[in-house]
Amino acid sequence: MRVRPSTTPRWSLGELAALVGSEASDEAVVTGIALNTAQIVPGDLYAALPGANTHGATYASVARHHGATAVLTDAEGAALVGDVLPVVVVDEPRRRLADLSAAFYEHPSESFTTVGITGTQGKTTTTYLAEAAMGEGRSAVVGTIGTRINKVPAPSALTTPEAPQLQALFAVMREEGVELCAMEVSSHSLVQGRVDGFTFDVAVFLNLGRDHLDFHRDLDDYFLAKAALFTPEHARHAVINIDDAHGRRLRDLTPLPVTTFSTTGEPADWRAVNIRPHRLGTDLEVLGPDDLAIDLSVPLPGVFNVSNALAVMAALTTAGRDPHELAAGIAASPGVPGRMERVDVGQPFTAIVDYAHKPDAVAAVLTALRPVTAGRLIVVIGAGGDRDHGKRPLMGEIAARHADVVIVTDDNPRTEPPAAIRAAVLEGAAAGPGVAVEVPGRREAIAHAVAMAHRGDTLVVAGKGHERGQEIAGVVHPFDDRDVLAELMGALS
Ligand SMILES: CC(=O)N[C@H]1[C@@H](OP(=O)(O)OP(=O)(O)OC[C@H]2O[C@@H](n3ccc(=O)[nH]c3=O)[C@H](O)[C@@H]2O)O[C@H](CO)[C@@H](O)[C@@H]1O[C@H](C)C(=O)N[C@@H](C)C(=O)N[C@H](CCC(=O)O)C(=O)O
Ligand SMILES: Nc1ncnc2c1ncn2[C@@H]1O[C@H](COP(=O)(O)OP(=O)(O)OP(=O)(O)O)[C@@H](O)[C@H]1O
Ligand SMILES: N[C@H](CCC[C@H](N)C(=O)O)C(=O)O
Repeated sequence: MRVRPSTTPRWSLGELAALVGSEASDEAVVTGIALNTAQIVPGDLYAALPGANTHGATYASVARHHGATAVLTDAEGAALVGDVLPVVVVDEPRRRLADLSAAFYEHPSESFTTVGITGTQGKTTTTYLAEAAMGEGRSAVVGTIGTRINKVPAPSALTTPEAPQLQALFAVMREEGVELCAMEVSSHSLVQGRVDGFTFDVAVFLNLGRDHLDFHRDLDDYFLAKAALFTPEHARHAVINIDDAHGRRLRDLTPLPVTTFSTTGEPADWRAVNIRPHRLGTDLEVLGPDDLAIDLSVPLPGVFNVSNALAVMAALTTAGRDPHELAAGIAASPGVPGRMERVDVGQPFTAIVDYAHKPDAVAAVLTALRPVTAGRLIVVIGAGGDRDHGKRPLMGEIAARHADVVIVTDDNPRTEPPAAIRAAVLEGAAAGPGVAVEVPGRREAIAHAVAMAHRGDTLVVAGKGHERGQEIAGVVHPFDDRDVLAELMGALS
């Protein structure tokens, strides 16, 4: 699927400058916007932003080489650009970029319903369940796995794309007749203004746990970043999980109209009752506003996925969809890539690939699988390099608390020594009662787990989910947990 609309907008640089309250040094024609030189197509305005690593204006010559016709930047950037390209100068260009991009494509998101989903865990799963809930309806998903428009992938790298890319994708969705777009909203994107410039019809809060403490000062700072989504600048209606303590805090804080949901018996607008977990998922009854009662079957294991499904029921009903149709769509979900994804080649035990790479997610997954595991729960786990160090022992500790066997191995070491990351995870795992073993090399670790698994056991390979590569010392090697697991289990027979 294309990532820019097929009808190309055409603006003069002067018109664009006027939109941001500035003036242009030239009457260049602009047919697109990019803030990364790697994404420039000829005719683009290059937004050269000051960043944590460098000033984008340093790359003005590269931008011109790729066909950019002008640059939007600040005073410092203008000095760096010199006379390489015509310039529009504004204070804080990042803050102006979202409004500018939305105006450039003539506010495409106003043509469909937008649902923004935030939370430490469950964003990707919830967007995919929203897509499933829409059934044959025309829908789009934006998030960590990329963008899908009417179920066709359109590549996007960040969980929440930068505004120029996002607004271009919205313009494609408008062309494709999309009725509803469910997108993940990361805390980074809120801090950086990637989702400024338009208003979500519904904003959903799932939960808050430890994450991204390499970016946010502390948990409170992280919460407040997410809470910004639940203000009139960003959304019209809030849908909040009040099983979560931060959800209850948000309910009391947000000025938006609120719809609540709960799977634990809290007095919420939407409730899950009569919850019956089984090996492949969960059956339950949903109680909603106006005495609504609907049987729901969630085809993904774990009560946390009941919560994700309830979020979809509440949010999409709030957005005007029929809850009975939504329930039928969720029941027919084909699953979510790398989230509680079963790998089955006829082996005598259950094998699951999951994206749990944070303490709360590890706890949620193992807790969900324990009651449906007759034998031992075996987990292969590591932690990513160049990310929050504090979560490593916590992940190890939680794994050993909930699993019988913890095989500690490498995730994406990135630029860090793998042994040091494993040592930090092992330090937490030593608390037991599960038995921890260290196996360097992810393939070797999965092989070790496969060799020890018996009938009735559940083997979970955690942390990398849908990822297709493993980054070691700056090089991404092809690696897919699902393929490796299938290959090694296939060799058993
Ligand atoms: C912390 C963070 O989010 N940083 C993002 C931010 O970087 P920055 O402002 O510091 O930029 P910089 O690296 O100093 O570069 C300055 C400018 O020069 C430009 N540049 C730089 C070099 C070049 O060759 N060409 C070029 O155009 C850059 O695009 C940028 O505009 O703007 C850049 C341009 O879009 C992003 O690439 C970069 O994301 C980094 C790579 C990243 O990994 N972000 C992650 C942490 C992130 O955003 N994650 C969240 C979700 C996480 C989750 O929930 O799991 C997400 O929404 O994806
Ligand atoms: N509601 C939830 N509560 C707790 N854990 C969850 C929940 N939903 C999913 N998980 C766990 O978290 C992992 C990541 O889920 P998912 O990708 O849906 O979340 P995410 O918020 O998009 O995460 P990320 O930002 O890391 O992409 C899942 O693989 C599962 O282990
Ligand atoms: N968006 C997350 C993904 C982490 C995935 C995990 N496999 C790891 O490498 O830590 C991050 O970049 O922190």
